[in-house]
Amino acid sequence: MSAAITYKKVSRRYGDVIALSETDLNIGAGQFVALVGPSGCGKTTLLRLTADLDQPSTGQVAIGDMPPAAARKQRRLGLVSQRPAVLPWKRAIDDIRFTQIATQKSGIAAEDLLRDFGLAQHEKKLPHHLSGGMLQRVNFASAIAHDPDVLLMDEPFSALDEMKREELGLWLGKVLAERPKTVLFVTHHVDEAVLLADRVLVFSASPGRIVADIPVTTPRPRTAAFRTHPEFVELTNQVRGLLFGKQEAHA
Ligand SMILES: Nc1ncnc2c1ncn2[C@@H]1O[C@H](COP(=O)(O)OP(=O)(O)OP(=O)(O)O)[C@@H](O)[C@H]1O
Repeated sequence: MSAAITYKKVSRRYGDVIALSETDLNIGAGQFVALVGPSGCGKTTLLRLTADLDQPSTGQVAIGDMPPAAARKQRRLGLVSQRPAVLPWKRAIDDIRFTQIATQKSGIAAEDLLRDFGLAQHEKKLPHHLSGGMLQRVNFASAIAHDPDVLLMDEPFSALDEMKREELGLWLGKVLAERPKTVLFVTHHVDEAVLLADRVLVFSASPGRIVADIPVTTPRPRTAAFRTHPEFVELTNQVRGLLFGKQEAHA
């Protein structure tokens, strides 16, 4: 399942800081939207407002036809952060079961998730016996164990090295093709954003705002070969141009 997200005149101020200027935005059900921009431009703020972890200074956010608080209460949201939120004393399978129990929604069988996520041989392992990539897979499996409509991901691969990051990104694309969700994905990596998303929102800081909304039309899920596709080359240059200026974009 997936749900549309709408933002109507949404803004967030902290004292004198405009973390997010007035924003109108519609995200279609099942869309994968990447959020890129310099530090402090409001990406996490937008995620937090969507997750009901913060309230807008003006305007309204809606997940489908309900406000974020109701969507959160009904367990329609899944959150994935930078650092795996796994519990150190729990085996991988317990962590996913725990999430299902905690959310009181059986969703998908833990064993099926572990199998689909390539974790079947590791289900008895404790977190300190799993690699960073494996941990992030458990983290992700836990986030979707209750079958949410919306996945909010804040730099989920930032703790991983370049190779693992790409491998996990492509894997995420495949998983989402089988279990469609509406995704907001914050990243500092331009390549990752274009590789994974249907749409890249480019932010600018002081005040935080969206300066470009760039569609990526090649169908998902994509493979590593997409990196040599003219659309990938053109869009990564376009996003880099917006973020860093034209010179660096072609460096
Ligand atoms: N709770 C808060 N109190 C005061 N200022 C805040 C708070 N949360 C965010 N800000 C400010 O709002 C602005 C936007 O922050 P936000 O975390 O959304 O940026 P970001 O784009 O996610 O940055 P990064 O890429 O570094 O994570 C920043 O100037 C930040 O300092």
